[in-house]
Amino acid sequence: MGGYENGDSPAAAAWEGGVILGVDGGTTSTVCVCLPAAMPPPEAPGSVAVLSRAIAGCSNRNSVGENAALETLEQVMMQALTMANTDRSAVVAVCLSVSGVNHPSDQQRMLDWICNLFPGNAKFYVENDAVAALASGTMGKLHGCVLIAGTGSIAYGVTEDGKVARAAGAGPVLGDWGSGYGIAAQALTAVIKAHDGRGPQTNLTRDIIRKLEISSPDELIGWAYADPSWARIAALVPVVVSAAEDGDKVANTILHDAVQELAESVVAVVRRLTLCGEDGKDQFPLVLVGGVLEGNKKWDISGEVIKCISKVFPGVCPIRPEVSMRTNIRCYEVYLISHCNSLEIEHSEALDSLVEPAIGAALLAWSHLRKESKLQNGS
Ligand SMILES: Nc1ncnc2c1ncn2[C@@H]1O[C@H](COP(=O)(O)OP(=O)(O)OP(=O)(O)O)[C@@H](O)[C@H]1O
Repeated sequence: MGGYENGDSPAAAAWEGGVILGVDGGTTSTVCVCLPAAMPPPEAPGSVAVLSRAIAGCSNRNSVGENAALETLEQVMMQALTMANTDRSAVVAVCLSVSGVNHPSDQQRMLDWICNLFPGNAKFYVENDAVAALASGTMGKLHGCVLIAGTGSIAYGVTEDGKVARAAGAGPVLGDWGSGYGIAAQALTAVIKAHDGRGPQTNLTRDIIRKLEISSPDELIGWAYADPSWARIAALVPVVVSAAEDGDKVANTILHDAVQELAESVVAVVRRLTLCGEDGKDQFPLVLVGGVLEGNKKWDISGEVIKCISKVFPGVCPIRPEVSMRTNIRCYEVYLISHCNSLEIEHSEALDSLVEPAIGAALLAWSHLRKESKLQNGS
């Protein structure tokens, strides 16, 4: 993220006191971070000052409808501004990075909406959540591939010269079987099949019944019909992981299949963009984000995905941004030190580490602003 010419740019002075909002909107939760617009040059590679971080519920329009999604987005942005002791008049730029925004018409509607929320000359950017997730792992540089596995899943890649490709991310009906929803739906299906005598017995039956506080698999039908929202189903993934960790074969097979699906999405994107070079051996960053990929010690889904991908592309350099949830601290710093060879992430123990898609979104807004101001100044 180096190269910020604080003081060189007339815009830097204009942004003094201004803030940037980065929003990561997901199906389970929505996170908004507030960063100072006139950021000083980082003291260490990849350090970013974060003024506040607010969390709200679902903002995926495909899950809760457009009005509810926009209400959540407004609420989380206003909360982040209040927590940073500022208000909407200080906003210089906003980047909304929201799952479920796929088509240019979705983007345009969001842009029209957000323009009315903030007075003055603030700049607005709307991206699919994969773009900011990639930026969060590469400190704002859009190059490489990102794999998101939360409620949904998507693999998205960008080349140095700006070509993009994606795989999956089309929703559970269209085959996102490596997603949280996909894993949980397979587990529920396995329980019903075992109950019917159409499939092998599995401890998932006992574990899911206990988790949902119902008394028999028959009640699953009513439970599923009562509210089939993707996030509610997807919330069962930890049950599947712990059944697999305890040696349940059915749960293990479900997770292995999901790993395969996720790895195949990445391989497809990397191949289409030749991110691994002509001989398939070049290094490329792969950012892994989302609840499903956040480390379980025994059954490490992201570790297994990386193993599968590295069999095809040995040059894959995995980046797993780490998130600290200490939201009560008003001003803290983020340190990410990427070593180019291993692209291993380290963080100082003295500091909170918080590198996540919402920060990626804010960094995108920040770098768009910087570019636009350079263009205006003819530099
Ligand atoms: N320890 C865990 N191991 C595996 N999966 C987990 C774990 N904890 C939570 N999950 C799963 O992570 C998913 C939620 O992740 P996340 O919050 O990243 O998604 P989201 O923002 O709702 O999704 P999307 O990005 O698709 O909108 C759920 O499916 C949840 O069950």
